[in-house]
Amino acid sequence: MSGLLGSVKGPQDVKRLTAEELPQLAGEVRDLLVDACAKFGGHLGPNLGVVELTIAVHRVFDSPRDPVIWDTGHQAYVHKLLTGRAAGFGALKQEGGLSGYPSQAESEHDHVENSHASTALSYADGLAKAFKLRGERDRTVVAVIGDGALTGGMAWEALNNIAGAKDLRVVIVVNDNGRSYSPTIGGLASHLSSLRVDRRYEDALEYVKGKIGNVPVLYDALHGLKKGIKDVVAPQAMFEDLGLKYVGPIDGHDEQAMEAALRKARDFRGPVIVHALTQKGRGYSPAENHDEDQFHSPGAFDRATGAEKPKGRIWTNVFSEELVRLGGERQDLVAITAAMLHPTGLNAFAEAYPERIYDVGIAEQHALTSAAGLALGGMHPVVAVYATFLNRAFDQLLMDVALHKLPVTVVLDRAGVTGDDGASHNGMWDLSLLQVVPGLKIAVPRDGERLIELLGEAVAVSDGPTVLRWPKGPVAESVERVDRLGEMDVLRAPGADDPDVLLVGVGPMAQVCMEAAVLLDAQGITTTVVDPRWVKPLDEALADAARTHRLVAVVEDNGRVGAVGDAVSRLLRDADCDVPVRSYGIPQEFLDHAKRAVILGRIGLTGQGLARQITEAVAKRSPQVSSPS
Ligand SMILES: Cc1ncc(C[n+]2csc(CCOP(=O)(O)OP(=O)(O)O)c2C)c(N)n1
Ligand SMILES: CC(=O)[C@@H](O)[C@H](O)COP(=O)(O)O
Ligand SMILES: [Mg+2]
Repeated sequence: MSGLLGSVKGPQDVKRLTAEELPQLAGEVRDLLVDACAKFGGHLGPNLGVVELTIAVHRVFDSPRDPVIWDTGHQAYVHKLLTGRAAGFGALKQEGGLSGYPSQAESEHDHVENSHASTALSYADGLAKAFKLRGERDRTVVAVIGDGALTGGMAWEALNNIAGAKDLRVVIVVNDNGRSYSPTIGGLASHLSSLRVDRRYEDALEYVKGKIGNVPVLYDALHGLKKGIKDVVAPQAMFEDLGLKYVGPIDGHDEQAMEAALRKARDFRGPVIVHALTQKGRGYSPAENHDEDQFHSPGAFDRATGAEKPKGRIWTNVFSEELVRLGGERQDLVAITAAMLHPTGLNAFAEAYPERIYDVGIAEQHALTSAAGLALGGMHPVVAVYATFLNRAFDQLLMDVALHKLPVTVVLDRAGVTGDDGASHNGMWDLSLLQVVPGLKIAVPRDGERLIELLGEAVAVSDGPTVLRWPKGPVAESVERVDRLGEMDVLRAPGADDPDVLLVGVGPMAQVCMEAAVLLDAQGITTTVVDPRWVKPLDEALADAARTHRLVAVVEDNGRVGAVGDAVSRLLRDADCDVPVRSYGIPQEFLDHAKRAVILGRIGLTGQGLARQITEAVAKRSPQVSSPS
C-alpha cells in the first residue's frame, strides 16, 4: 500500500497528518473503496459519503478509548482503512476476508457487529453510563447514525434517554445524506432538510470564510452568527427542543469544518448532536448519479462505467411482477416497505398504484402495526421486509396482527442464508419464531411458479396473517409435482412399496432434496420427496406418508431449532407415528460471512452433503443398508 494511506496503521497516524495532506488521504481512500467494491460489491455509496467525516472523527477523538459506534455498520469501511486494515480490502466480504461490517475479531476499534439499523444511540447511552459509573469521565462515546437509521423507533427511545442525562459524554454525528436507499421519508426528513440553511447565508458564510481563512475563533464566531440567523429563519431543531445541544449543519465533506464542530462537541462534555450534511456516493460519478440508491450496495461492477454485472432473474423479480398483477385484481391490496422499496421489489407496485404504497422508513415495528390498522380499515396489506429484520417486529406481528386475526401478508425476502452480509443478516430465524404465532400461516415456495401460486393463496386468506419467504439470489429451477398428497406436492415417488426415506424439502430446499434422492437411489436407498408448500400449519397427510417410510428427513434453509423439522416431529408424535425424524438446516449459530453457496456447502445443505448425512442416518437405523460411498 503506497501513498499516505500506506502510512496509516491507526488513528494516531491520521492525527499526525497535516491539514494540507488530508485531501490526498481522502482521495486515496476513495480510490481504494471504488476498486474494492468494483471487484467484490459492497456499500460503496454510504462509505464514499463518510470519508472526510471519518477522518475528522479519528483526528478529534481517541478510538478505541473513545468508542466510535457506526449505526448499521455498513458505512465503516473508511473507519477500517484508518484503523490499519487497508490490506484486508483485497478480500472484502469474502470467506475468511474482511467483514463488510465492524468486527470485534478484526480490531479493538470495532464494537457493534449487528447490521440492524437504529441501535447505535442505545449502545452509546449504555456505554456512556458505564464510563460514568466507572469514573472514566474523560471518555466520550461517538455514535455515527444516518438520517435513514434515525427514522427507526429505537433511535428516538435512545434520544429521549440521552437528552435527559445532561452529563453523558455522547457525541451523536447525524450523517445526513438525505437517503436511506431512496430519499428518506417522513416528518423527520423534512425537518432535517429544514435545518439545512438556505443558500443565501450559506453563500455569505462561504464568502466571509474565504476572507478570514480558517482562523478557528473567527470561524466559530461566524458559525454563531449563522446559527443566530438560522434561528430566525428556520425555527430551531427539535433536537434542542428535546434538550440536546445541536451543532450544525456542517458540510460533512469539509474536513476542517467537521473537525472544528467535533472538537466543540467533545469539549461540551455532555450529549451533543453534530449534524453533518453529506453526499452518498461522493467522488464517484456513477454513484453520485445513480437515482435508485446512489450505489448503496451494488454487486461487482465495471469501475470505468459503474455498470453492475447482471444478476439474472431473482426471486424478488417474480414477487414484484405478481404483486402488480394481483394489485390490478384486488383494490384492497396495499403494500408497505421499511425504506427498501427497490430491494424488496415493491417499486413496480409503487409505480402502478402510487396511492397504495407506503414507505414507513426504517421502522419495521411501525410497518406491522400500521398494516394492522390498514387491515382493520378493510385493506389487505402486503408488508415486504428482509427476513432478518422481521425479528424486530415479532411482537407487533403476534399481538397487533395475529391476536386480532387480521389479513396481513408478510413477504420475507433474503430468507435463509444470505452469506456475505454476516451473521445478523442471515434470514435464519423466521421459521422458528413464527411457529408460536397462533393462526399465522407460512408458505415457502420452491420456485417461481409456486411463489405465484402461494402468493395468490396467501392474499386470499382473510382470517389471519400469512407469511411467505424466499432466499437471496437467482430464482430456483422449476420442479413440477408428480402427484398430490393433501395440500402437498409429491415431487418424487420411488414406486417401491416400502421406500426408505421421506424427504420433506422446504421451499427451494426441494431442489436440493431431488439431487440428494438421485444419489441415495444409487446406493439402494429409495426416497420419496415432498414439498409441503404450507409449512404452518403442516398437512396432517404428512403423518400418513411418514408411516410407510423408515426415516423422515426435513430440509430447510433456516436455523434448525424450533423450525419446520421440529414441527414435523411434533406432528408425527401427535399422530402416534414413531418413524424417526432428522432435521437438516442451518446450525443454530452466528455464521461468519461468506457467499451463500459457500456457507450452504459448509453446512451440508447441498445434494451431496444431504445424501451423505442421510446415508449415515439410514445406516444407523438399519445396518444392512450399503455403507456410504
Ligand atoms: C432494521 C433494519 N432495517 C433495514 C435495514 C436495511 N438497511 C441497511 S442500510 C439502510 C439505509 C440506511 O440509511 P442511513 O441510515 O441514512 O445510512 P446511509 O446508507 O444513508 O449512510 C437500510 C434500510 C437494516 N440494516 N436494518
Ligand atoms: C446494510 C443493509 O442492511 C443492506 O444494505 C443490505 O446489506 C443489502 O443486502 P442485499 O445486497 O442483499 O440487498
Ligand atoms: Mg442516509
